[in-house]
Amino acid sequence: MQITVLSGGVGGARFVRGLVTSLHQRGEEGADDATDTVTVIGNTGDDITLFGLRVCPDLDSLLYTLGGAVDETQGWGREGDTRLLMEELGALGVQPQWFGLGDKDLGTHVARSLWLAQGATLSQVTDRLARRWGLPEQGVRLLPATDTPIETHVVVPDGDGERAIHFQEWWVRHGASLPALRFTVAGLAQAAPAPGVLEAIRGADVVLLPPSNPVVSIGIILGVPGVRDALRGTRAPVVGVSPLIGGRPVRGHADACLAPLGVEVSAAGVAGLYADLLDGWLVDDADAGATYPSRVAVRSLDLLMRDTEGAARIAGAALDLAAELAGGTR
Ligand SMILES: O=c1nc2n(C[C@H](O)[C@H](O)[C@H](O)CO)c3cc(O)ccc3cc-2c(=O)[nH]1
Repeated sequence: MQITVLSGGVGGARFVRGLVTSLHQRGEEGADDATDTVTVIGNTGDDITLFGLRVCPDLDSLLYTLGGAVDETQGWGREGDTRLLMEELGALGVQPQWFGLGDKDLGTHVARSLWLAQGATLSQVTDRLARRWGLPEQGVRLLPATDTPIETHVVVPDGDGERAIHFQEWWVRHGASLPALRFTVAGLAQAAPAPGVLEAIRGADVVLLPPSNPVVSIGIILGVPGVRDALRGTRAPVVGVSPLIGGRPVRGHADACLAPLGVEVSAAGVAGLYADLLDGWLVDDADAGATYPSRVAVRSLDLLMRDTEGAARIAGAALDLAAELAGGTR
């Protein structure tokens, strides 16, 4: 089975790890007899250049989580990392200090930046990093949504006017507390989908949308020219998992991202954002009673991903709903 996942950072990475576990469990139970491959299309709108280094937070959260090396408490960065380089940069007065880069994590950014400077594409760089973290052995292929550098900016009020700041400055430095007037994505209109992205959507048996941020993670991937049309046109069932439970994000600031779009902060509001491409939608039991787009098959369950087993249970439910939809028993 060819499974394609559109993913942001922490929530998406935990979901994909659960998906890999679920596929493994199903294989052992004999539920799936064919080889499964999982293609993950990762958001690159969060990417930022700091100290001359290209940092790709969502791709790195996927790599470290699947590689068993992530800081589990944070969901990003490396387990047991140190901050010696950042401390030295701070002593030298080098800014910014609000984005914490660990020493081992910096190895990834140095390697990525070096390979990019040598002419490799982000896809090629990501492939090298994926090998380092054993993704192929798990049947996982990680593709950036685009090789074109893109960056999400947030337009915030500034006196009588407004100004745009990098998404990371808004999210990390200000904790998404500055009211966002709108999001803009530099480079997005001219961006091309990375090699394999459209094929992975068109040729999939199942497309999954994890509980990632619908605006600044999945929304950015959908904005890469050609991606949304490919999702609308694919024969594969598209099944999503709500990132909101009872009107609140499980983690992160999805509520602050939905507000400027005028979208209701709820599982139904997010389903509405995907209504043109979504076939199945998993919501928490708390949201079972809401009204959803009529063409979408909705199922409810406990959506809290407490651990990998919990993520596997949710990913398994998404696969079950996709199978149900593919079988025409909706
Ligand atoms: O809240 C934070 N998130 C940090 N993140 C997480 C991250 O930038 C955001 O959670 C995502 O971009 C939102 O999806 C990092 C991710 C990396 O890959 C590398 C470094 C950081 C550093 C921070 C940080 O200092 N504070």
